[in-house]
Amino acid sequence: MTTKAKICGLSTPETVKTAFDGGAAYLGFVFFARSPRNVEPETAQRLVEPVRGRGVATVAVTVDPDDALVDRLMATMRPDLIQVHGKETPTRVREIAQRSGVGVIKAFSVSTAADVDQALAYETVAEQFLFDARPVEGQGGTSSLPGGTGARFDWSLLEGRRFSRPHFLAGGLDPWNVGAAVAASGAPLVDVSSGVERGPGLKDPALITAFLDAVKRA
Ligand SMILES: O=C(O)c1ccccc1NCC(=O)[C@H](O)[C@H](O)COP(=O)(O)O
Repeated sequence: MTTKAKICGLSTPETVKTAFDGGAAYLGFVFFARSPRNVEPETAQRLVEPVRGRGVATVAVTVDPDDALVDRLMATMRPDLIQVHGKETPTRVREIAQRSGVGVIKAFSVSTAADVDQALAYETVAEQFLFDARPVEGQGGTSSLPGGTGARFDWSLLEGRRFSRPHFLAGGLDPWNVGAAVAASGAPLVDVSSGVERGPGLKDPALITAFLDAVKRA
């Protein structure tokens, strides 16, 4: 089985091109003011234009998005998928999917098996799941973000788990550990942000290429 990768938190034309050329299946753009990766919807629109319709899925990454943000994203960037990385209920995920007309990736913060079980309540409303490390509260820096922190969880919590939706493993992945992470978790999809950066929000083209090459070998 081929593992597919999402490069998250892109913000420049150069790194979008590197991720696309390297075979990323998903390109993620973050809309969250406190993130060092935050971009405006109009910026994301310009960034995705060169790759639109070329076989890569564009993802708008949000946290408890209100209707105004959903509408603005659909009027500008027109993502293929909306990722929700907050405390969205199944009802809210359904509303976002219906309002936007695109599929939703529901993200879950994981530190225990019970956290993974949360996904079962979303099987009829989300198109895909993303399991990320639970952020450590109150330490400032990127650790105060809901995602993109570089924190890991126990990959074996996903081992042998079957879902009716494709799922991502995320959290602390990088070019050197992604092979082991895929082997331990069995995840069909992987996601990375800070593991391909040279500083907060600064994606490194060489690390993006190295990550995608490692995924191909996984
Ligand atoms: O990346 C962010 O800054 C971010 C901010 C707010 C919500 C979600 C965010 N990222 C979501 C992602 O999908 C990240 O790729 C995922 O959390 C993994 O990040 P990392 O551990 O840095 O690889």
